[in-house]
Amino acid sequence: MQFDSQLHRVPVDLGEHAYDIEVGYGLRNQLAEHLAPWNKGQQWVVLTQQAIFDIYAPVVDSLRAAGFNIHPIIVPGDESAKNIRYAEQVWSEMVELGCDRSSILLALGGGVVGDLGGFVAATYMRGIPFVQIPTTLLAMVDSAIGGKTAVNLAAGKNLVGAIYQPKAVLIDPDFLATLPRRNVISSLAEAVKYGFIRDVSIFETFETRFDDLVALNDEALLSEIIAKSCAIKAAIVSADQFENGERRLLNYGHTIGHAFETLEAYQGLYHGEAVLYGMKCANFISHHKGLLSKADYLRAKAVLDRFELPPLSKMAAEDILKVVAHDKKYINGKLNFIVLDALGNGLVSTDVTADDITASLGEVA
Ligand SMILES: NC(=O)c1ccc[n+]([C@@H]2O[C@H](COP(=O)([O-])OP(=O)(O)OC[C@H]3O[C@@H](n4cnc5c(N)ncnc54)[C@H](O)[C@@H]3O)[C@@H](O)[C@H]2O)c1
Ligand SMILES: O=C(O)C(=O)C[C@@H](O)[C@H](O)[C@H](O)COP(=O)(O)O
Ligand SMILES: [Zn+2]
Repeated sequence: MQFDSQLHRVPVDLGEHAYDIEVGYGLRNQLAEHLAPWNKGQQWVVLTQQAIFDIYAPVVDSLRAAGFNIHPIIVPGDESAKNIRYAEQVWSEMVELGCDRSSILLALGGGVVGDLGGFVAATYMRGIPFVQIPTTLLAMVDSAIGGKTAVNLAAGKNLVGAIYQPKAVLIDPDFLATLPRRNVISSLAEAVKYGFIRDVSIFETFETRFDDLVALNDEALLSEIIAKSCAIKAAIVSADQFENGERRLLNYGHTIGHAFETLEAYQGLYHGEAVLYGMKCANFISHHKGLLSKADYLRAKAVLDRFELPPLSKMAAEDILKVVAHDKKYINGKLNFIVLDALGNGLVSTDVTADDITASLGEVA
């Protein structure tokens, strides 16, 4: 599946909050056309980071030239931006710019900009429209879709936020040409996740084409991975927007992965890297509890071991368990933990114990 100049459209079917994910190479050069129906002369804000703006300022200039009243707002280039302090800073800058309830926020960046931007949009004057324009592969396959918006607390990831859907997700894979390799690897974590929990063909692609995926040098392969990922995320979110059931599967690898990120004060591992470590633990637990066969566990391990990961800091099991206890999937005293019973099939278990988690840490020591 290749997009070429053709636009590929994936609907996210959410009734009055429905929107489309549009994917097309070069789409960033046609933003004015895509956004024109919403342009009524109001103030627009582009939330982004300096490293992105340094390269892609012409995208904003082209919107200005097309008659958009548009203002960039820059936040820090790392996870520290997902903090209520920066939300407040952005709200205040928007007031100064004269943004009102008709203003529209464009989140131009990766998951950090998208999560913070969505949260600001959800809350500014009780909610203004926003559009996701993802520039990392992680954001294209996962974070830009589905409306999870959030900031972090010292006690845990994404503990404050809202489910607030964008008006559109506009994906231009050409943005990936400037993405640093470490972020490509981290991003692929969320794509291989779909292979583990839902579609074994994605897992098999990682088995056979790992180096090409990391190199991003095969347009057809990249198009296929983006299209399949968007379709899975759109289907899961459409069926369970508020995460009462199958959306929990998207948290595979996250329960322990988020604890690693938190204990590194969001300054060590990238999100995808932490999730990759978390997947290793989740697969150990799946096998240890008799759900995942030895053969599947070993196939999974072979793929996960190919990802280059920075070393994990030494962390005490009891500290990890304390962070896990604040996880949003800890409901009514029960942890909803995502396990696998086969490659391509995730399920929610409420039987995973503190001892299971502690035992799994041997996998990543
Ligand atoms: N809302 C969700 O459903 C969801 C899903 C997955 C992850 N997330 C969140 O996403 C965040 C991680 O996002 P990420 O991996 O996209 O990282 P990121 O947003 O931190 O971006 C990575 C770095 O790359 C830079 N960058 C982005 N695009 C670039 C480009 N095209 N060229 C050059 N540099 C570029 C950014 O400025 C940043 O420094 C985490 O906070 C995670 O919790 C949210
Ligand atoms: O969209 C979802 O649902 C996900 O869980 C996607 C995850 O990749 C993402 O990291 C999400 O932010 C984690 O959700 P949380 O509810 O555990 O904060
Ligand atoms: Zn994630």
